[in-house]
Amino acid sequence: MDCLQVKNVIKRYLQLDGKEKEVLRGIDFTVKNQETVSLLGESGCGKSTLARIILGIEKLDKGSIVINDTSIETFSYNRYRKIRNSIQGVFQDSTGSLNPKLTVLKNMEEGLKNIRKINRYDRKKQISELMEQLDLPLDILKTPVKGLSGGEQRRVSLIRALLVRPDILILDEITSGLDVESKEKVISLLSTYKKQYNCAFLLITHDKSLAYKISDRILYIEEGIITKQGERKR
Ligand SMILES: Nc1ncnc2c1ncn2[C@@H]1O[C@H](COP(=O)(O)OP(=O)(O)OP(=O)(O)O)[C@@H](O)[C@H]1O
Repeated sequence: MDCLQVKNVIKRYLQLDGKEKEVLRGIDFTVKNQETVSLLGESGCGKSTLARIILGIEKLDKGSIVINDTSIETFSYNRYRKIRNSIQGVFQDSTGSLNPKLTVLKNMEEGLKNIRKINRYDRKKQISELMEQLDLPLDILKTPVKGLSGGEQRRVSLIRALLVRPDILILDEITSGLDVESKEKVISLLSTYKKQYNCAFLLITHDKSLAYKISDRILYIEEGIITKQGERKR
């Protein structure tokens, strides 16, 4: 079964010169349950716009997005509330997903409190296990997020998303700028997590080696359209 269907999505932006530019020109693909799909493309081809549309942060002009069985083309908040435990996103720049003034712990707990009802002891246990796996020291739990580096914030954002146990996780350039060791840790955590919780990933990246390493399928996007796709041979 497909956990995500992106159907003929079109998105236009108004440019400074007053003209409209079609940034996404009919994007069509699906992600099956537990599949890892990479969307690979050069800077400016529309990858992040698509990620924002799938996550309901941005409106589409035409087409639809179906998450599990729920179509969200109408972009209503209520529809999104229904599926918010099914889909989570992590971006290269975590400022949109984390509250910089709140501590690391509060940021991580927020998703858990609102979406998965689990007790305080289990919350702390799950948070500290994931932090250890990503080499984040536990003493930053009381630090406001704004006091962390960009790479640390991204890892906090990843943990926050994983704690919700989504069916599909959208990962937008999450390893860029990380050193080799941190990048390996993120990749290893994702593969462990996937085995444990049967989650699907949509990896948005321009890092070919990362895409080749972890994907079941790679979609190539050029100037707002998918130009080819390939299965990984195992
Ligand atoms: N809010 C906006 N208003 C106008 N144009 C925008 C807006 N957001 C993105 N664009 C334009 O849409 C195009 C696609 O941008 P997008 O950020 O989706 O590309 P990308 O493939 O994710 O690039 P990168 O890898 O550099 O992040 C670019 O030409 C960008 O300038």
